Amino acid sequence: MRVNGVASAEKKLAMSVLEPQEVAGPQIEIMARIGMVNYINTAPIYEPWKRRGIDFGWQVEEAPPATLNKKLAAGELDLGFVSCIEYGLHPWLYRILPDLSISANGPVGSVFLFSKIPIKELDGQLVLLSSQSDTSVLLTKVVLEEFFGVKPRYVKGEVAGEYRVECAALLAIGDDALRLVEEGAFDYQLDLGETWKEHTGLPFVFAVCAVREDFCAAQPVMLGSIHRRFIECREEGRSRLKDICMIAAPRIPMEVADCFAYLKGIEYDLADEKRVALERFFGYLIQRGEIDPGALPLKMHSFVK
Ligand SMILES: C=C(O[C@@H]1C=C(C(=O)O)C=C[C@H]1O)C(=O)O
Repeated sequence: MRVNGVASAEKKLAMSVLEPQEVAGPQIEIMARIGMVNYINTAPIYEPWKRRGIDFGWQVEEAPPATLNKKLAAGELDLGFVSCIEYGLHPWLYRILPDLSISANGPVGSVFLFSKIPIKELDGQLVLLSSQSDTSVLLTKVVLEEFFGVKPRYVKGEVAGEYRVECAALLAIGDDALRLVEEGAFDYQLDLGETWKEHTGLPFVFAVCAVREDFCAAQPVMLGSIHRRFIECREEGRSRLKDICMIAAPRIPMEVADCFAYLKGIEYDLADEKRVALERFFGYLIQRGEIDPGALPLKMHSFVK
């Protein structure tokens, strides 16, 4: 018994050394590092993609937009959905992939300036800007200063953090904003997609799918496959939106019907009018000295047929 025991213990030891190599098989080489915004607004693309299975060699990183922006700029990601302003700030680093965005043509439902006082009275008051956002932070400044003519003081931070009590208003985006709408804790709320539309007559593009120039050069064929996958998944997501809302709604949590109404309003294309809208937004930012005039014209990637 004892001998057998030792023998089987030895066998186990030998197996435990061998097993990981035997089961791991060949190492998967990561060939594309892709960023996805970790809000439910990407579910209509991301859920169909996960259901099909993420393709071998593609690694997806989920994070809030501001984190993805930094990683893409640092070369820790190759491409992904990032704040459109990330492109505007470093246009020499990227190209924009055609026909993809996260945008809204009117109310967006998840980018709000929540306020304790009327928006027109925010002059000189403290406004907390979500540290998860880069685009909507600048959109807030355009809306307040250019459209409403008020100049508050700004502070960046987490919307649930220390400034929440002190500030007169706060900008929240994505899932945080959806939760604050559910809470109904503020007397005033300004939907920034809606306000932009009222003042410009245009949709607003919150995020683009930006790809690093070095990746475009190194992996043109794979880039084509990734782009096709995004478009296929978006089409599937559109046709299965109700199912997707059943998965996405509990993450807030919100009613499935409200989730459906919300996600129906989010658009994922980059049609001509949206490119015009991006140019208009960047135009405001160039005028304000927030970005360099080199951000225009937009550098779109074109796939060779
Ligand atoms: C519509 C939204 O757009 C988001 C807003 C972003 C920003 O402000 O930088 C970036 C990515 C988008 O996912 C949202 O999150 O609600």
